[in-house]
Amino acid sequence: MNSEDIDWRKLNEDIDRNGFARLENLLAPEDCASLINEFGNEALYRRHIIMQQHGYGQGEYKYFTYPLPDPVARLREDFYPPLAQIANDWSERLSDGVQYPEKLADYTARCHAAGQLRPTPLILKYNAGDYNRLHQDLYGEHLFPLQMTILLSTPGADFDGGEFILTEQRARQQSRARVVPLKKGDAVVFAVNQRPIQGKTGSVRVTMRHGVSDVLAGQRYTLGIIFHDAK
Ligand SMILES: O=C(O)CCC(=O)C(=O)O
Ligand SMILES: [Fe+2]
Repeated sequence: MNSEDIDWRKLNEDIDRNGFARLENLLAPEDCASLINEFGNEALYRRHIIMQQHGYGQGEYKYFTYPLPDPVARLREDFYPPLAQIANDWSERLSDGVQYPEKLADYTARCHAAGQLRPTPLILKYNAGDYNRLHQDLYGEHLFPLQMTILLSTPGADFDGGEFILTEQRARQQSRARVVPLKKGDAVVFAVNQRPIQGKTGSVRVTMRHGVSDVLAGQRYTLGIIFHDAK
């Protein structure tokens, strides 16, 4: 599926209401399979992280190197412009004073000029017993406020458990947790850090975090598309 086939009005509504939106069948099964098959192809990656060595949870992930392979590059380029419109709306509502350019190339140039040179899209692999602690993918001063994660494996067949979790924290309230049910090839688009919600007298900030519950059996792979580069 391409970004033109997406109901952007519904996606905007979902993100505005919940801080996330689900997109079904974003990646074809062949694309999911080839990304998984290339997990061992070291030429594609710049860095391999063992999560338990950093206190991130348990599991592993690899950051892609430039040039990003297809469909990673395509997803990042296609989704940036419509998401930049949401990012600009949020920036205005929260008086952040940041204007996101229309095109990914211009935003990437901005990251690079600030020393955020390294690509952040990544592939994650979880075995039985693995999990991902609640976190935010912040990599420097420049922060694009939305990101997406795509499930590459089939729940119930390739793995059990391993649910995508989002939490939302509002001022003076306890956190709310949500499970986002995904099928193979589905994506979730969500807030990286903070998003505006309508309060009584204007927009207020809520803080989001994401993670993955314990994988109970099998293997679970995901593709993460983050739009800002890393220092
Ligand atoms: O494996 C997942 O579902 C979460 C991946 C993640 O943390 C990310 O894409 O940034
Ligand atoms: Fe993440």
